[in-house]
Parts: sequence; structure tokens; C-alpha cells
Amino acid sequence: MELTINNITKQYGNVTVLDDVSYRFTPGIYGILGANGAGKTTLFRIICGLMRANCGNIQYDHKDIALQAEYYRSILGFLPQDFRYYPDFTGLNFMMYIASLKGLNGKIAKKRCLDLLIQVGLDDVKNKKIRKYSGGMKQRLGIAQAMINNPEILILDEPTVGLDPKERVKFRKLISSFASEKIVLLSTHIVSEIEYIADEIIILKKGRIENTGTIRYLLKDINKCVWECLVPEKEVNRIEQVYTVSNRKYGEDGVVLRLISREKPFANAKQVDPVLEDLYLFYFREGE
Ligand SMILES: Nc1ncnc2c1ncn2[C@@H]1O[C@H](COP(=O)(O)OP(=O)(O)OP(=O)(O)O)[C@@H](O)[C@H]1O
Repeated sequence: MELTINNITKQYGNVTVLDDVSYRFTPGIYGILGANGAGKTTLFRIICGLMRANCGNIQYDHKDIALQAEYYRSILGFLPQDFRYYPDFTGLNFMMYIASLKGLNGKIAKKRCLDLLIQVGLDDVKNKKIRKYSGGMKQRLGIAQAMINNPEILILDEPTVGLDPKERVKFRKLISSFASEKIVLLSTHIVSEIEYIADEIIILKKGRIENTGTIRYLLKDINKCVWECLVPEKEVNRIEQVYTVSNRKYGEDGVVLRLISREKPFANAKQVDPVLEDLYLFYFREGE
């Protein structure tokens, strides 16, 4: 199974938001990392066939998705960023409604809905109206509905927004157990989310793929470039003008800064192992 994005370019008016993006997805979990406005949602909408690109095409198993629209929809699950719920539906009724839209009916649909509601931890509130759900509960319902047809391709746009740490752990377990032999694409701003879950990361910057690979591979880029050093508090602002600083820790003797620099920044700087958050800052420096 493979999903290929071939030379996708998308413009809104005369602004290019995706610029000749190509990628080949095979089964696995892919994390799309990008700053606000990098083009993640636009890319997802095009992959889902909800929006047309100006140039390029998407192929599922070597055939344009536009030429197999009905079949493609049947193997696709999508959680959009601005997912709309019907507040007067109960969680279970909503799931049954989505199931029927996907062509699932009767006992099979009910069993699938109930199983998924258990998996996302909404079993005990399944008969409550959605208007009474918390943000995290609504988000979990959104994740459940995206999985209703046991999709081959699951696309989740910012799935962990509104989830508390415990819910995030559950989410990761759910996706990991679901993902074997499937293509899962997810976007998030929460770098640690991707660090735990994704097999491969795609860094999208200003509509172009800046880099891709496993975390280990990507971190090689900033190996020996992350430092910790103790500096006087009054120097912090000046240093932050010059270096990308990923953390400040205030102490009695001054401030320990974690910063990214190809050269050793100060005589007392100690090299530390890079983590994905350092890499994110390296790619998306403030203001970029
Ligand atoms: N319908 C639209 N018309 C015009 N510009 C748009 C439209 N939708 C998105 N944009 C612009 O396109 C760019 C990419 O937006 P997109 O939502 O794809 O990015 P994103 O990476 O998903 O951002 P975020 O993480 O903030 O959701 C942004 O600059 C956005 O303002």
C-alpha cells in the first residue's frame, strides 16, 4: 500500500502555501511538524480530496485519487482541525450517524461504535449529549469517528489539542495499536507528541518539505550544536538576540541557558544531547 504526493502546489490568490511538495507514504506513522501557517492543514485537505491543488496529484496505489474517489473515501479516515459536532446528539448517536455516512449499518455499526467509544474512554458518557462534553471528550470523539471505517489511511489534524497528559498517553497507545499496516499522518505543534509516536517526521516550512527522516536521523543535523551554559541574568536578553535559546533555568548563581549553536558559544558551555524540541527551534527560529 502506498500514498504518493506528486509535486503538489497550492496557491490562495497569488500566495503560494504549498510549493512543489512530493512524498511517498508507506505503512507507518508520520508526524508533520510545522509552524503556524506552514501549510499542514492545506496539505491534509488536498490529500483527503477536499480541496484541489493548482498543480500535482495524489495517488493511492499508483492511481489518481480523483479517479477512484468513492473507493478512496471508503478507506480514508479524517479528523479535521475544525471538526464540527452536533451538540444535541449523544456521543453514540453521533458515531452511528457517521457510521451510516460511511456505509456501515446495523449490528456491525453498533458494535464498531461501542468498541471505539470504549477505546477512546467515552463509554461511560456515550448516552450524554455532546454539548455536555469537555473539550478533551469532544476531541476523543473526533478521533473515534475518524477510525470508524477501520481506514487504511488515517489523517489527524492536531489530534491532541485539548487533551490532558493522561488522555495524550491513551491517544498514543490507541494510534500505535491501530497503525500496523496502515498509513497514519498526524500534525501537531506539540513536539513531544511526535517524538513518542511517529516513525518518521516531515518538517514542513513555508509550504516546502525542509527535511524528513526518523528522529535519530534528523537529530544528527544538530548533533554537537546544543549547549548549556550558566550566564548572569542581566546578559540573558542580549544572548537571546544572538542565539536560538530553547530553555532558561533560573538559579541562585545565574541562569542556565540551553542554546543551539554550531560553535561553542562560551568558554563554560557544556555540550548536551539534542532533543526534538531543539531541532524544532533550529528550523523555526522565532519570527520565521
Ligand atoms: N481559504 C484560505 N484563503 C486564503 N488563505 C488561506 C486559506 N486557508 C489558509 N490560508 C493561508 O494559507 C497558509 C497555510 O495555512 P494552513 O492552515 O494550511 O497552515 P497550517 O500549517 O495548518 O497552520 P496552523 O498550524 O496554524 O493550522 C496560511 O498562511 C493561511 O493563512
